[in-house]
Amino acid sequence: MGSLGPENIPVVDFSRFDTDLPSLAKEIKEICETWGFLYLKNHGLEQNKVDRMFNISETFFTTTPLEEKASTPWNSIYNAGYDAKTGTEKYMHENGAKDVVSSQDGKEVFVIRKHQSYDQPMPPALRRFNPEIQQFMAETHQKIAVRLLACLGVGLGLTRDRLPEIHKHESPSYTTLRLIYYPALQQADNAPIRLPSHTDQGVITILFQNQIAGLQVRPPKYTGKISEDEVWLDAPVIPGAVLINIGETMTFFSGGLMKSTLHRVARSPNAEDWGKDRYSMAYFCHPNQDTLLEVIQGIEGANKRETPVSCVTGRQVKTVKDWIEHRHSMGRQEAMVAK
Ligand SMILES: O=C(O)CCC(=O)C(=O)O
Ligand SMILES: [Fe+2]
Repeated sequence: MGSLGPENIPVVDFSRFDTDLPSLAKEIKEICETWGFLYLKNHGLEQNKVDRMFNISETFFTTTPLEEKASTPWNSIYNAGYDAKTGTEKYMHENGAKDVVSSQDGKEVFVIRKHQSYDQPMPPALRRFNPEIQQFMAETHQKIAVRLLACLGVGLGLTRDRLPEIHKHESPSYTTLRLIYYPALQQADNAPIRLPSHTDQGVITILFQNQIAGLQVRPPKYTGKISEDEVWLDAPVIPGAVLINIGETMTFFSGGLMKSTLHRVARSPNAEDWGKDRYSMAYFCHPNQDTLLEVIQGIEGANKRETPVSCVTGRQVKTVKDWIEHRHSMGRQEAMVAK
């Protein structure tokens, strides 16, 4: 296994996709069963396109007046828009800790839907970049997500087209690009948690980071409820690689075979990063929104997983749309209780 050692998140060379899909698929499946996280290098998306998106994100967050950014606030129904300091990450996994985010943390977030799904209101300072952002989302989807989905499907014993065909870029879905800005911390600021522990909701997440570390991942040796003495792993930034993780929808699709692992963002472990702003971009890949949230037929060893009762409709969650509405609304209740 391409890795920095058994204690570290595995690194996978994705250039093998064209030459060696069966063994690549097997390797990735094993990693997703244990870690639920992996780095992909040689993923095919050019670095200059990633750098350009970080430029756009930095320009937007640091030069736009607050009222303009706040003119399109994040909305839990559409999962789109601007949020500062708290909010969108408040949906907890059943094993999630109630991590406290410092009130001094000036984190800002902007969530962007793909235009096929939602004609999203945007502040003018961001709207002017939207064609480029949409193009970036389409390329991330085709170059990384679709090929990875093919690979995950083959690893699970499906045909290589089975997962891509329910994740069409042209079809409405909850797929988003989440731009996050974590302003530099002061030396004396000991706020340890900047984004509380959570699992992601979609199928796969593709994370880009601007060279500043901070992400922490719960190692596979810990299961069940989080206890105080757990030591989480600092996920290093590997230049040119993207970090992939499995979301809850994939755990449903695979009947529990693929693991959605808890993670959070803390202060970087590297002292030289502390005076620097951190930017990340998470591409959350979701299936076509009418897809049923159930085990995909043909996966050996899959165990049916009960879906929750939706706190929005009071009925059991059936589709991916029900699932996302439920998760976002749970978040809202948490946020209201926390106030
Ligand atoms: O900022 C990061 O590195 C992680 C973001 C994340 O986990 C999320 O948005 O779900
Ligand atoms: Fe996440």
